[in-house]
Amino acid sequence: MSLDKEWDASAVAGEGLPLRLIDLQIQVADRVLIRDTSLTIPAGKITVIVGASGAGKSVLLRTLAGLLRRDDEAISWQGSIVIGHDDPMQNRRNGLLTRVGIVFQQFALFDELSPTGNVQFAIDHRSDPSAPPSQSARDWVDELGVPAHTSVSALSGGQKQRLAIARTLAAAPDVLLYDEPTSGLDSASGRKVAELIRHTQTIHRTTSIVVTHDYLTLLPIADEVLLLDSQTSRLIRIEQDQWDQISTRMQPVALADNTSDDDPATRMSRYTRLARQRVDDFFTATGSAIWTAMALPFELRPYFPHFRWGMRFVLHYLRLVGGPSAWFYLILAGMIIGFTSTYFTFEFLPFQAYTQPLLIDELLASIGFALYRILVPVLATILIAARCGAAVAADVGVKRYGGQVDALQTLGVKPRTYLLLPIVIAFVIATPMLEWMSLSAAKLISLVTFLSTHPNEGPYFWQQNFYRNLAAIDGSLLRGWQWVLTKNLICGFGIACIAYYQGLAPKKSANDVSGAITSTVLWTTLYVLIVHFVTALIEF
Ligand SMILES: Nc1ncnc2c1ncn2[C@@H]1O[C@H](COP(=O)(O)OP(=O)(O)OP(=O)(O)O)[C@@H](O)[C@H]1O
Repeated sequence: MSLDKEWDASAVAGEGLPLRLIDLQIQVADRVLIRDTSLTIPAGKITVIVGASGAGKSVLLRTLAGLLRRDDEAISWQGSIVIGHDDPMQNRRNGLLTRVGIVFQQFALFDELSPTGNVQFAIDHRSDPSAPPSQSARDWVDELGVPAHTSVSALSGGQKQRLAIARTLAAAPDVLLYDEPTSGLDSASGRKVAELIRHTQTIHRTTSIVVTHDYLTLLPIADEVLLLDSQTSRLIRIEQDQWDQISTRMQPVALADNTSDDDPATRMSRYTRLARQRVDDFFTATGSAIWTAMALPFELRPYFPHFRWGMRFVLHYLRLVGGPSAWFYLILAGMIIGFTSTYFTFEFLPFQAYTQPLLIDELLASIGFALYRILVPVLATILIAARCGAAVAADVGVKRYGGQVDALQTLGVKPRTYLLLPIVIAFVIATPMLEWMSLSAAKLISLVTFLSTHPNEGPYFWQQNFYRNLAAIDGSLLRGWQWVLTKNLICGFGIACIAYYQGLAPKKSANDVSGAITSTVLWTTLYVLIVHFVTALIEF
């Protein structure tokens, strides 16, 4: 059947939207996974795409879901993917705001939200916000049989999968993709999942594409079958009378010819290439983080698609960055620096008996100045960089690795609106607050130390001299507060950006998450030191 005829047949069906591939080609590095493929996936039906392990089914699905850029270094694609009409203007005129939803193999649920919260998030970000939602979040979880009051992490694998389907459907996608929905399930559970897919498709009539190598479980619910042929790298439609030949036509993917490790020269060149790749990756991730951080003020608008969800993310990151465990660190650091600066200044004064009476007020004034303008700001921001930067990089890194960032994107949400903006807001609020706590602790311990080492002097003496170099002329804020606040905010903003971009960089394994945390600690502390060094040159 010609493409146009297929298209007409789909349009006549009038249910869901067809998806059309035109000259689609996908390659991973030098290997072509899909070559010049043009076909139409019919509207309102279940199309099962089968293929051997490693043939490229998941990469195809991610391409269809709009999760892969055309010119990505690792995976690139050419051609067009059209949902509904060819002409996007025509789509818009017909009120079509196309959306592809995906039920991820690892579910990619938002762990910090309840099951109903996950679905409500999808409803609030549905493809057409002007149309009323088809049903409430509670109705969705009830329909799919998910316990509403159990936390997401405590749900069983099957319940998580049903919740993932409910969340995806609640966003009213035009095309619904399932990535290996039966992987890791026994045959009875696999059959149940297949029935669930058929059941939801019968009720909601969404165009559904199921990608699997478990064709035996999923063929019974298929309306159409496409084979991703690893020999020819083409998607081939298999007519129903040939479905029994699938097992013979599904050829295993030919493994790349690995050159023997025995040759030391080859081994060496591979190690060199790997090492160079690692160094490249490191500087690319860091360089792009710095570059994007510089461009950020121009891109970042204080805009949340939904204020309520935006505030929820802000509170989440405020707890992470400025919560009680951070208070403990910063207060302890303030106490240590307040004690050491006061105690050792007087303890190691040469010719104490003579010099101390002459210098005591000057020394106290210097301690006050140094603590307020330099020591506490440097120490506090380094600790914030290491502790809070690492916490945020871990949070975003896990969201990236666990697929939640992809889930946000398929729900039409740019990660920077619900992740980056809240992270920046959290750091801009929490960094001055934490530094103030650290300074308060330093001052208190300095006073206590001074009183215990100089019992003849009272707190009034300490106070008068400690603030002598800092007293503002009009008696309001301490002198130089603008510098302290400026350094503090520049540090907070930069730490937020570095942690976010390190966390957001692609993650193939848990190792990559820990790599992002380490890089964040390294780069944020270096960044903070540079900020203090540069501002000190200007400030003093
Ligand atoms: N991000 C990536 N970077 C580099 N190569 C990748 C990436 N993702 C996938 N690949 C490669 O693309 C090929 C196809 O992978 P894909 O995961 O799509 O296979 P699949 O058909 O889904 O296999 P399975 O059924 O085992 O999940 C594999 O060789 C894989 O190593």
